[in-house]
Amino acid sequence: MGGSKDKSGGLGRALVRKHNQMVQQSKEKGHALRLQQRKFLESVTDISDIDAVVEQAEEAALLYSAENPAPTLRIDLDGSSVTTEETRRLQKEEEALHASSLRVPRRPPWNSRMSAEELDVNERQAFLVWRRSLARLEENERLVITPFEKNIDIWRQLWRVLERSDLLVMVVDARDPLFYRCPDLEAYAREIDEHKRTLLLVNKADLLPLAERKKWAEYFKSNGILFIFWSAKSASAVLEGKSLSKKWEEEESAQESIYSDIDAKIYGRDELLARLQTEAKAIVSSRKDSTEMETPGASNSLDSTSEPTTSEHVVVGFVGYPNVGKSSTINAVVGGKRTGVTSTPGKTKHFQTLIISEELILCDCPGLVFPSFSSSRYEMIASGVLPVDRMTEHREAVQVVANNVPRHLLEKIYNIKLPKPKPYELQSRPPTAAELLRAYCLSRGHVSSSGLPDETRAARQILKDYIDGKIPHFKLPPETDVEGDKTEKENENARSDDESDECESDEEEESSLSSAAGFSEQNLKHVLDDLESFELSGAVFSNKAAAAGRNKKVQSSKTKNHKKPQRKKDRSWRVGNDDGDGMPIVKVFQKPAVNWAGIRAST
Ligand SMILES: Nc1nc2c(ncn2[C@@H]2O[C@H](COP(=O)(O)OP(=O)(O)OP(=O)(O)O)[C@@H](O)[C@H]2O)c(=O)[nH]1
Repeated sequence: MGGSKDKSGGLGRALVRKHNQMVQQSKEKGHALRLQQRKFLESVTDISDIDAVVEQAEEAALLYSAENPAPTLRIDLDGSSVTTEETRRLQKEEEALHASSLRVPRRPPWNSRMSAEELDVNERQAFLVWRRSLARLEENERLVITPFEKNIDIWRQLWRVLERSDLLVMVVDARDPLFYRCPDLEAYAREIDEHKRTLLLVNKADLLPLAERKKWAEYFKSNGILFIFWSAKSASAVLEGKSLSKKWEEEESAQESIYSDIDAKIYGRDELLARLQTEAKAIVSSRKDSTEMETPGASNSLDSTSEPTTSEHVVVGFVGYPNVGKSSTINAVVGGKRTGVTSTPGKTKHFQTLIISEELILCDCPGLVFPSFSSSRYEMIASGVLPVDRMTEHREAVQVVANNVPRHLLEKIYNIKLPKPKPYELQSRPPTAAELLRAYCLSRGHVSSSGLPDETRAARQILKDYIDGKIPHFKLPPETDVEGDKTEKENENARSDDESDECESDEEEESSLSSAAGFSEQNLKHVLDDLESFELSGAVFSNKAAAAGRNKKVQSSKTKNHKKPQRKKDRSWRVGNDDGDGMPIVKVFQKPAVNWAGIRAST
């Protein structure tokens, strides 16, 4: 008995040991997986740290070989003096010539019988070919490709969203919609399935005055672009029952009466949902019709990569550059906080599937920086696409702000005095970044430890204000001439009718919501509040001021380290495996937040 007890005890212990071992192993596995996932979902647009340098070097070894040598750096030693305009003209010509080569990477054909490894190898191979083609383009000395997403796993997220979606919603920033539009992505969606369509969701429309929305609406219509003006910010405010500024409400009602029949109006949440559903349904039914007409097996050649919807629901995928407001839009549409929103680009890492109703599913894709010729790295920082906090060339990025915003407006917003151009300079020239940064530091007493103006701190704040809309700016459609003049004129107009705004909601909400007419009192309020905390505003920069600035810095350093608490993401997700294609997906189930009967009745 005793022996058997010993034996069973031994067995029991062995079982417990085995169990513990398994637990430990699965913990390690899970940890490794988490590490792996964390690693591959980091957006890579630049080489900013040592790990990335090593990784890039490993990748470069794959990218370049004897057959595909690395581009050589060419130095112009003959001293030929080509003017800047001439260089720019030649560059533009070259860009137009190679525009079709600047493509979004395509997912190689696949089917459900392929193993995860096979799929992985194929995708990596195709991605490498794509990277090589872009590297070859960069050999052309007249072409500059701005930073773009180089992490295959982020592109994989996009591929899956594209395949799943019936309707693709490309979210763009209303202040410069074409900067954020990627026509090749629209073409790719049609390659996957000719019935897929793309809708341009022109978000942050609260930052674009009504008259400009009208111009853009005409441009989109004349170019056959499906679009909607939208403001995730104002939609969420309405949802939360927050009072908007008087000005915003007046603007809205003016819009209702003047533009009720045209497309310049900003959609409400229910209208947006209804429109998305209608568009997606039209796609599904046209696909159904054509499938019925086609003989089996005669469908398009890329069927292996496509998963058209066969069930009752339609899928709408949200794609776009980082920071354009995809997550804010989803949150506003779903009616609650489902995805994290910050002003730092690249927050969304995994695509998320949100079941809105039995009929409508939304997919939120991580933001992607598409390859482009047209913009500089600095424009990308100023557009919020590349993170401000990682920027090193702050003067170049601030120059974008100085070039796009009228001098007097900058002076008014920040209550600063910018130095006038010298008599021998063009009087209409914009302020230089150095002038703007120094004037800003001077007014606020921002001094670095070396005793010089703290330009980095000033640059970060100015760029954040520019991205958040506190410094008004916007582009007009290409056909509209004298862009700068118009912007200035509009800002001028906006200023003149900028009357006392009454805001009942909290301060932070106010400042961004009430900027519907380009530049508003709220923009000024933010800056004035900021100014109030500095006794030095407008003072002549002196050692005293610098010392005062330093003291302030010391005094405020305690409170400065207090980070604004980050809102927690909703974690009611269900994580599972994708349909055998090796990718984890996150699903969020959400009770319908809208009165569907009401929507159906109104459509
Ligand atoms: N004024 C204004 N700001 C907005 C609007 N929508 C979003 N924003 C702001 O834009 C910033 C980025 O919003 P997100 O929703 O995180 O953008 P995203 O496209 O999901 O960003 P990624 O996660 O990087 O892909 C946040 O600071 C938002 O508050 C809008 O309609 N109007």
